Parts: sequence; structure tokens; C-alpha cells
Amino acid sequence: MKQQTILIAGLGLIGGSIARAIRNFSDHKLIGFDVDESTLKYAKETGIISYYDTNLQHVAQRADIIILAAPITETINMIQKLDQVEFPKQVIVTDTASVKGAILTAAQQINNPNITFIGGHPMAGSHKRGVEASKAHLFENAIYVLSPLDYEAEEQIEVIKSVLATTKCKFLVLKPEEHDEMTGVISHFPHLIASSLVHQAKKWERTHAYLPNLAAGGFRDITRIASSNPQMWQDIFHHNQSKMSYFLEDWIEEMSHLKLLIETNEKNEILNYLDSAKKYRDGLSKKEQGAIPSFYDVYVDIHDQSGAIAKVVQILADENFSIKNIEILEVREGITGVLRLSFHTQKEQIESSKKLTSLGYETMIQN
Ligand SMILES: NC(=O)c1ccc[n+]([C@@H]2O[C@H](COP(=O)([O-])OP(=O)(O)OC[C@H]3O[C@@H](n4cnc5c(N)ncnc54)[C@H](O)[C@@H]3O)[C@@H](O)[C@H]2O)c1
Ligand SMILES: O=C(O)C(=O)C[C@]1(C(=O)O)C=C[C@@H](O)C=C1
Repeated sequence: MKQQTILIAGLGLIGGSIARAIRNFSDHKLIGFDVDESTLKYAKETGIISYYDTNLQHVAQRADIIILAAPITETINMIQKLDQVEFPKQVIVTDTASVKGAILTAAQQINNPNITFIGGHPMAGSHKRGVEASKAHLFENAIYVLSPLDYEAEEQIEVIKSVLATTKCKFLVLKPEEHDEMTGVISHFPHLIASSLVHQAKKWERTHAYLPNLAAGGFRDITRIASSNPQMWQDIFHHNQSKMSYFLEDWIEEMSHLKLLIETNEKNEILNYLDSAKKYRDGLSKKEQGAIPSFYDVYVDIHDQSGAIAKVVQILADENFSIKNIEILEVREGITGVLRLSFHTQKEQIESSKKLTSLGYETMIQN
């Protein structure tokens, strides 16, 4: 494909990560727009983009492809603004918003004959925000949903795929309705629950002031996403409101069932409930093509001594194991902590665990 001029409008975590991947793995020219000038300056100074403008309509006229990566409400505003632009040529516009129904509804109103709109949503992210948190490899192996406005725009869909393939993502084409239902279940609703669990802990802290000190791995794992950007999540809930309301009703019904099991102390039924959840959860991480990237975790007990973590990492690096993620789950003064090492393949998981065990480390494997 010939060199394209790609405008990233919204150079935060997601826009910045896409820009970094395109910059690292193609010859395309990257230009930027953002309402925050310090973000634009940072992106220019660090070489993520080669040019920027603080006027969307001006800078859009230079582009062949426009990637909108701002909050959902702002993305809708930008679609409306782009509709007014006199483009000197045909442009492809895509977005990254976490909800697709509202975006495609806005795209349907486009009258500008020079715009082909293809909705997009990379299914990976972080609880961090802003260009400084962006990473070229953020979407590696992640599902990247495309929701084209016009399925017959095959040539433009291929162009977008080819540009975004620099992120090393896996594409999945979905209708906005099915996207919003699926991400509602697997991404948006869990966020609501994570926030509500934090609220419950906060409420009970009034009774037990020492309670936060008991928050160990489990609470931290299940509530990590509650530390994400509140504005972004409010925007997501607002635009996926009807689905969220439906899932809440569904959840309340599920909780009533669970309440009954607990109140009647149905041991076998509770065991079955937990067991079938475990089986389904364990199966999710084995599905290579699933929406959840497959990670194979090894838990290593480490002692709280300086250099202990670096030593484990060095042992695995010497054996050429490629660690995809490292997390320190608990390190408290003077006692054993746990290191979670994530690998992309089961082979690496098993072999790295064997290597560490042979050197006297206590390890545990979990998928
Ligand atoms: N964070 C995630 O995990 C994640 C994952 C996938 C998709 N998304 C979606 O991607 C989009 C961006 O999210 P993010 O996490 O990168 O947020 P972010 O806060 O890191 O970045 C958003 C950027 O958009 C800019 N911006 C705000 N209003 C703007 C406007 N009117 N015009 C131009 N720029 C504007 C901000 O200055 C910021 O640089 C959102 O629509 C979000 O739903 C987020
Ligand atoms: O990794 C995280 O912290 C995320 O929450 C990322 C996550 C998700 O997995 O739910 C959140 C919102 C996006 O639209 C896509 C991905």
C-alpha cells in the first residue's frame, strides 16, 4: 500500500498506542489533533507524530485516514464536525470508542460523500490514561472489532485492516448491537461490579477501621479496573445505558438465587455454583481466539529480600523465556510475597515453572 497520511484525533492511551504501532511498523505519515496541547507537544517531541494542528477541520483536510480516539461523546462531536469538512479527496474515518451503537448512529447521519466510515474498537486497554501511558504493543493478540457502516466498502475495510495490522491485533467484524451486548457483558458490566465492591468495602470500613489492611490479592485482582478513568466509564455507561440496565436486572436475579443458596445453606448447590464458574473461567483463558487474551500464569513465592524479583526474571531471561507480564501480588516486610509471571504459551508456562522449581523456588501454575 502506498504511504498514507493518518490523522490521530485524540492522542491519549488508545490513540497514542495505535500511533506508536503504526510508526514502528509502517512508513505511513502520522499527524495529530487533540484538545490538550501538552499532549500534542509530547507526541511531537517523542516522535509519535510528525505534525499537529489544534484545528480539527484544517488538519483533517491533509489526511487519507482519520482515527478518532477521543471519549465517546467527543467522538460523536468530531464525526459531526468532519461531516462539514470540504475534503480534497476521499477519506476513511474510523474510531476506537468502547460503545458502537451510538457511534454508528452518528455515522449514519453523515452526508459528506467523501467519507467512508468504519467503526472500530480495540479490545484491550488499561486503567491508565493519556499519551504517556501509550504503548506500541498494547493491542498485540487482542481482538480488534470492526463495525463497518457499509459492508460493501470492501476496499476501504482492507485499507483499515492493513493499517491497524501494525498493532498485531486480530480482527472481528461485528454489528453494533451485538458488539454492545457482548462488551456490555464482558467489559462494561464487570466494571460496574468492581466499583460497587469498592463501595461495599468503603461502607464496611466505618464498622471495621482496620479493614483496608486485609485487602490482599483477591480484592486487588477483582477491583483493579475500579481504578480506571471515571469520566471514560461514565461515558461508556451513558452510551450503553439500556444494556447496562438490562444486565443489572439480570444480575439482581442471579444474586437473589445466590442469596437463597446461602440462606438455605445448600452445600452441594453452592459447590456446583462455584465449580461451574471455575470451569468456565479456566476455559476462557484457554480459548486462543477469545476476547480475553490467553495468558498462562506461573505464581512464584519470593522472599522479601532485595534483588529477589530481579533474580527470578534473570533466570528466565537466561533461558530465553518471553515473559509477557509481571505482577507483584503481595510483598510485605519480612515475609513471603508472590510474583505472577504471565506467558503466552502453555509450553513456556510449564517449562519456566520446572526451571524455577529445579532451583528451589516454590511455584504454582494457573490458567
Ligand atoms: N482505556 C481503555 O481501556 C480503552 C480501550 C479501548 C477503547 N477505549 C476507547 O478509546 C477512546 C479513548 O480512550 P483513552 O483510554 O485513550 O482515553 P485517554 O483519556 O487516555 O485519551 C483521550 C484523549 O482524547 C483527548 N480528547 C478529549 N476530548 C477531545 C476532543 N474533543 N477532541 C480531540 N481530542 C480530545 C484527550 O485530551 C486525550 O488525549 C474512548 O472512546 C474509549 O472508550 C478505551
Ligand atoms: O485492561 C483494562 O483495564 C480494561 O478495562 C480494558 C477494557 C476491558 O478489557 O474491559 C476496557 C474498556 C475497553 O473498551 C476495552 C478494554
